[in-house]
Amino acid sequence: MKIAILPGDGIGTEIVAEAVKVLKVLDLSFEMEAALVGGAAYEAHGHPLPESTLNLAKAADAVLFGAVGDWKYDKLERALRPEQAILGLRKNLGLFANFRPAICYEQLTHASSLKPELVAGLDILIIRELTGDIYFGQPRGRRTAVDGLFPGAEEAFDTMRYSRPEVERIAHVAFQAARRRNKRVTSVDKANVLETFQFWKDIMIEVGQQYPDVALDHMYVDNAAMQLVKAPKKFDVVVTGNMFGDILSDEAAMLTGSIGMLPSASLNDRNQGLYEPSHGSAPDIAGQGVANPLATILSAAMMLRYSLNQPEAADRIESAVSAVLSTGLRTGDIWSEGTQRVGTREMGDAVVAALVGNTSGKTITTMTKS
Ligand SMILES: NC(=O)c1ccc[n+]([C@@H]2O[C@H](COP(=O)([O-])OP(=O)(O)OC[C@H]3O[C@@H](n4cnc5c(N)ncnc54)[C@H](O)[C@@H]3O)[C@@H](O)[C@H]2O)c1
Ligand SMILES: CC(C)[C@H](C(=O)O)[C@@H](O)C(=O)O
Ligand SMILES: [Mg+2]
Repeated sequence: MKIAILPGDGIGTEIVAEAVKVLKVLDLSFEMEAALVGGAAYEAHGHPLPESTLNLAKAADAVLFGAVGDWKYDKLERALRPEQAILGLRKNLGLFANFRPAICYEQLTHASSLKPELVAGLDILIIRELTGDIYFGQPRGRRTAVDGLFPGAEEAFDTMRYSRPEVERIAHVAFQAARRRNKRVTSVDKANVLETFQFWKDIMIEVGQQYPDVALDHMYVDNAAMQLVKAPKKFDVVVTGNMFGDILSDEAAMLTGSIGMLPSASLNDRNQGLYEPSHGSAPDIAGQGVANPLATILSAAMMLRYSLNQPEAADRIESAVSAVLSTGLRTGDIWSEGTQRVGTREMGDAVVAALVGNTSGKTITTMTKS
């Protein structure tokens, strides 16, 4: 089995190093090969997703990805911007099903910006369609308007579109996931305004008829954004399109305490997967050694479970993360009064220590919010 390791830019390199350390200590027999991606690849090879990196990812059983991007590339032509690397990997590998589980560890109930009782015990799953929607729809571009409010003016346009098979396959993924959980699917759309999402909703209802044991309901995306912070525990599985899923998953991340806690798995129909934290390259804290590596470490656990057939190793990582949180260690993003602030590397070391059964850290039980 082979894992392609693509750290990328900014905190990507820092957090992936910790996840690799965790994978190595498990001593499982898989090969890891690293390659440049994003801005780092652009600097070295003139392209954010060089052929060699894409081929490595295609040939691997799984990809462990950090993050790409930096403000300094914002003026580059779009095709050369770092973000095109992750979009290109998703498209080329056919990774249409993105799982973003928002789980609030009981130790982090006080780290969320929401009231503890709203997030305590939270365990919801956002399933985001990842290879369609306005992200990839054609045509797109800039032109001179021939009609509309300002004919003759410069304008820009993108195309929101979904085909029936694209919606059907993500619907099946959502219903099947719900069967393994609390048997509820909320399909999030904007059917009141957008034809694409009336079509989406109609197909969700049709596919839902094949899963009579799963309750399906529908919510407009604006209401869903509100309900997620009002009563997040009412959700079980949320299924939605690429753009709404992007936005709602960042929102859901804060329910877990921090975006640094939200892992993700992006799968194709062969269970080949790309695993990455839901956050980005965080240029504002890059190079400082303070980023939270846990979303990446938890993504590595998802990789072991979904693509590498090592569910026990995945369980071990998740238990180690929980054990470390119980000792009171926190990176800055999840710190609260009474806990001990540590950096990226110390957090990774603590997970490794918990895995090898050497938890020397003092248990801190007082976790009061300032
Ligand atoms: N999949 C990806 O590679 C990916 C995802 C999102 C954004 N990006 C890119 O990342 C760059 C920065 O984007 P952004 O600032 O909007 O989003 P971001 O997720 O990088 O950062 C948002 C905020 O969250 C904080 N943060 C993120 N991850 C953290 C972690 N592990 N620990 C502690 N704090 C963390 C950051 O410091 C920042 O304040 C952009 O170039 C964007 O396109 C890439
Ligand atoms: C960097 C960007 C292309 C990406 C997205 O929008 O999908 C990111 O925000 C994410 O959530 O993975
Ligand atoms: Mg995003």
